[in-house]
Amino acid sequence: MTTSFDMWSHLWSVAAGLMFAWALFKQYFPPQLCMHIEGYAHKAVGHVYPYIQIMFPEFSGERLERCEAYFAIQNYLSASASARAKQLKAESVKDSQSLVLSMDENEEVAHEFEGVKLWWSSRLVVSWNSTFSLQPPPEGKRDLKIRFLRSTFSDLTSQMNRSLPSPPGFIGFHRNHRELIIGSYIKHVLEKGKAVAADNRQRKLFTNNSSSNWASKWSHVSFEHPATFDTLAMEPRKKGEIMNDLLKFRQAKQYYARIGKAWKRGYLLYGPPGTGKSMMIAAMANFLNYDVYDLELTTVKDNTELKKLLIETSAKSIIVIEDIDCSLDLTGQRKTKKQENDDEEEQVDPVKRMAKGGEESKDSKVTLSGLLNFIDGLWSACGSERIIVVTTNFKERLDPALIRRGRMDKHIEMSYCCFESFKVLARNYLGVESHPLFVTVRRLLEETKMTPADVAENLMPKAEDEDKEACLEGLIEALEKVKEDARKKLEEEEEKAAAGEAEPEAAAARAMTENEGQQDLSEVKENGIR
Ligand SMILES: Nc1ncnc2c1ncn2[C@@H]1O[C@H](COP(=O)(O)OP(=O)(O)OP(=O)(O)O)[C@@H](O)[C@H]1O
Ligand SMILES: [Mg+2]
Repeated sequence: MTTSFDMWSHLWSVAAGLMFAWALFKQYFPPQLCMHIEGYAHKAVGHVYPYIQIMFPEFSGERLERCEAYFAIQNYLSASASARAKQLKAESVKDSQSLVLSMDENEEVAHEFEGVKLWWSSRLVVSWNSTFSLQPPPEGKRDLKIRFLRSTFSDLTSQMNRSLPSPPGFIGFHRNHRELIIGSYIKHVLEKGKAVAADNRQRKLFTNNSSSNWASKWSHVSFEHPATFDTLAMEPRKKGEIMNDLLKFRQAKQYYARIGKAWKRGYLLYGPPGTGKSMMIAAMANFLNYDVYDLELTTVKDNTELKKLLIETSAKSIIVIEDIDCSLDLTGQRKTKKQENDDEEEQVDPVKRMAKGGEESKDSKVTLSGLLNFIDGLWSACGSERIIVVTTNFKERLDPALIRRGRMDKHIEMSYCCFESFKVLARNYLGVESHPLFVTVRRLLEETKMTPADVAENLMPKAEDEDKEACLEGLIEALEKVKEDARKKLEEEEEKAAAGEAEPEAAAARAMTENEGQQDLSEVKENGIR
C-alpha cells in the first residue's frame, strides 16, 4: 500500500527534477521572461493548491534560541493528542505519579476548531552531518553525526483531503481559513499550550555539558530538593526580607521594562561552609517555582561558549555559580604556589601533561571580562525573569566589578547559627517549639560559633531510643566542646603572640649588650694605646 509519505517523497523527486530544469532554463533565457513565467507559475499553483503553509521550527535566531511557539504547540498537542493519537511518547513523569504524553514523530491527529476540522502532524527531519567519528556517542544521546531538526507540526484544514498531508516542515491550511487560523486558532493553541506547560511543569535541575559532542548545551534531571524557606534556619527578619525581594522581582516585569533594565537580579551568598548557601538556592527555586541551571565554569571552554550557555537558559530560572572563588583563575590570585609550579612543569613535560589531561589541555579560557558580560552584558538581556546566584566562602577574594550592584544586586551573608536559627532547626528536626534546655543552648550559641550544618547534625537522633532531650543535651555537649576548643586555641595564640613579641625584645636586649661590650672593649683598647 502506498503511504502518504511515499507519495510525497515521489512528488518531491518530481519537484526536484523540475527545479533543476528551471535552473537550466534561467541560465539561457532573459531574466524578464523568467520573472513573468515565475509570476504565472505562482498563480497557477495557487489555483490548484489552495493551501497556505507555516513552519514552526524548534529553534529560532540562527538556531541559537529555542522557539517558544514550538514548545507551546508541543504542550498543547501533548494534552489533546494523547486522547486521539495512536503513537504516543511518554516525555516525562510529573511528581513521579502521572505520565505526560505527547505525539510521537510522524504521527497525525484530527482536531476541530469553530467547526473547522484540522489535522496536526509532527515530523522528524533528519539531516546528516558530513563528519565521521569512530568514538561512540555519549551515553543516552543520539549520535551527533545525525542532526535532528525537529521542526515540524503540520496542520491541514477540513477541506484538505486526509490523503494529502503537508510536506515535512510546514503547517498548512486552506486559504479560506487564513483569518481564523492565523488570528484566533494559533493564539488559542499558544495560550492553551502555555497553560498546559504551567500545569505539567516538572522543575528541572540543569548542568552544562562538558563536551561539545552533546546536542544541547545543558542536560537536566528533575529538581527535587525539598528545602524551603520554612526549613531554612535564618534570622526571621532577614529571611522575610529575602522572600519579599524575590516576590517583588517576580512581579516586576513592567517595572523593569519602564526603567530600561533587563529583567534579572543577582544574589551573592557568602559565608563559611555549612551555613546554608546551597540550601538557600534550593529554597529560592522552590519558592519561585523556577528551574535551576547549575553552571560549572571550569568545563566552559571559552567566553563564546559561556554566551551560548546563557542563551540556552529559559525564563523563570536561577543560574547558579557555586564557589566562584575556586572556579576559575578569574583574578589571577586563585592558584596556589604549588599549582603554579605544577602548571609550569606540565608546560615543559609532555608526559605529565598527557597523564593529567589526555591529548590536550582542556583548561577553560573563560576570563573575568567574559563572566562579567555573562552576568550583566548586552547578552544577559536575552531572555527574561532570571536570577543569578553566586556563592563563595570568601567574599573579599572576589573582584569588586563582579559583585557590584547591577551584577550582584543583593549581598546576603550566611552566618553561624544564632538562637533564632536554632529554633527553626529544633522545630524541624525534633518538633520542639520550646524546652527548658533552650536557655543553655542560647547562652552557648552567643558565646561560641557553630554552623547550622553542625547544629543540625547534632540535633539528629542517632539511635531509635534517643529522645528530644538527649538530642538537645548532645548539642549542648558539642557546643561546650567547641567553646573549650576555641578557648584553648585563643590561649595558644596569645602565648605565641607573647612569645613573638618577647623574642624581638630579647634579641634587641642581646644586641644592645653585645654592642655595649664592644664599646667597652674599644674604650679599653683606646685607653691602653694612650
Ligand atoms: N541555614 C540552614 N538551615 C537549615 N539547614 C542548614 C542550614 N545551613 C546548613 N544546613 C544543613 O547543612 C547542610 C549543608 O548546607 P549547605 O550545603 O547549604 O552549606 P553551604 O553554605 O552551601 O556550604 P559550602 O560553602 O561548603 O558549599 C544542609 O544540607 C542542611 O542540612
Ligand atoms: Mg554549598
